[in-house]
Amino acid sequence: MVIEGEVEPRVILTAPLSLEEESNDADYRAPNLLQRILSLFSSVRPGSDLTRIQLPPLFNLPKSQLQCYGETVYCINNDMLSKCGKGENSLERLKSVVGWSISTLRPLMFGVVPYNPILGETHHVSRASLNVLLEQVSHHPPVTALHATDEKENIEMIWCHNPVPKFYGTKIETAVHGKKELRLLNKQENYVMNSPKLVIKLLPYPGVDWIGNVTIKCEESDLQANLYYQGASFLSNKGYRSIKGKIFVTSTSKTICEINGHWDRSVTTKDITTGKVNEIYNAKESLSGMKTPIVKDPKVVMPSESTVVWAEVSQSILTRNWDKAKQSKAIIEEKEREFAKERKSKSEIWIPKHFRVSYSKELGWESTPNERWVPQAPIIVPT
Ligand SMILES: CC(C)CCC[C@@H](C)[C@H]1CC[C@H]2[C@@H]3CC=C4C[C@@H](O)CC[C@]4(C)[C@H]3CC[C@]12C
Repeated sequence: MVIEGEVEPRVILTAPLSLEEESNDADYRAPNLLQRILSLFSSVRPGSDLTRIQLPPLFNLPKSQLQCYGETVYCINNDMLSKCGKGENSLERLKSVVGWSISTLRPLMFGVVPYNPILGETHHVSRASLNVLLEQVSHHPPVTALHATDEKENIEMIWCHNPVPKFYGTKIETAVHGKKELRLLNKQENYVMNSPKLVIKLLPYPGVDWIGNVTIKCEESDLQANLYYQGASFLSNKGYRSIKGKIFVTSTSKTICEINGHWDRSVTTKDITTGKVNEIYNAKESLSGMKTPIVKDPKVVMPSESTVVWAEVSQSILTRNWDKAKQSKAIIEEKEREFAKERKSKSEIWIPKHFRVSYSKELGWESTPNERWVPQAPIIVPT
């Protein structure tokens, strides 16, 4: 793992989740990790919700969930996002959007997960003309909102994520509820998509996988993509990390292309009529050589910024000072509980700073940004 930080633990930034990191993580964690994980869940009944579990920092990556989500937008080696808006017709654009959506699924290392963000925590990073802002808009249940805008490329993104992790004995399965929207403003197209499930397998072989159905729908063009992410089967590795799917006309169900490949390797489309094959995603090209963000303007970094809130815990994890990491994490969690208690006693409702948030049984959690454009951030990805 490439580590970059500052001497004084004010802002701690670490390399983004990438393919490379996953392949050389073998000696990153202590041995008997699996036993430790199993003992962690020994008192948890299968089927239970894990959102309230308090993890020791030994099981944490030195970054917050907000950072992990954000990285999938601002850390990428080739610019798949602006390609989406440049496609000649709706079909070309949908193909690029499918490729881009796959790039937002990153391999998570087995045995370590990001911090559960505190309420009101924010993460604000820019990459060239793309500005990204995330906020933890609810703590119980955990809900994360994201708004990203690129005025130059005419792109806007609005995401709302409500992960529900559950324990099933041999695995931890997280359904990531909520939708992601990608708007190509100059084409007046809005692509709406969901996420597959994140599955952390403990037995028989430890591993992390994306599994399930994803639909990417554009109402304006009447086109839709359906994807199926397949996990490793119980006995063999056949089909491991594979994606299958199709692009079709929503109103007539007429299939236009087939989609095939692996989300950690390459994904192609095949035109039904012409048989022409196109690569729409190459994991190596997109997810290697990614740069770690840097602080450009330390004076205007917000106190609610993830990399500030968790700086001490991250610093201690990076230096393997587990006692200190535990202490610093306990302080944050204790404060969080006190705030929650105080709000409850005053019957106060938390109002997010950057989003309006709603919940309904049919639609789940939804967030609408307060601002038209996300401003330039003090933390940037070098280009
Ligand atoms: C209590 C423990 C064991 C279970 C907690 C589950 C946590 C770790 C899960 C729930 C939802 C998950 C996130 C879902 C989606 C993404 C986008 C992906 O591109 C990077 C990882 C990231 C950001 C995941 C990180 C891990 C995550 C936050």
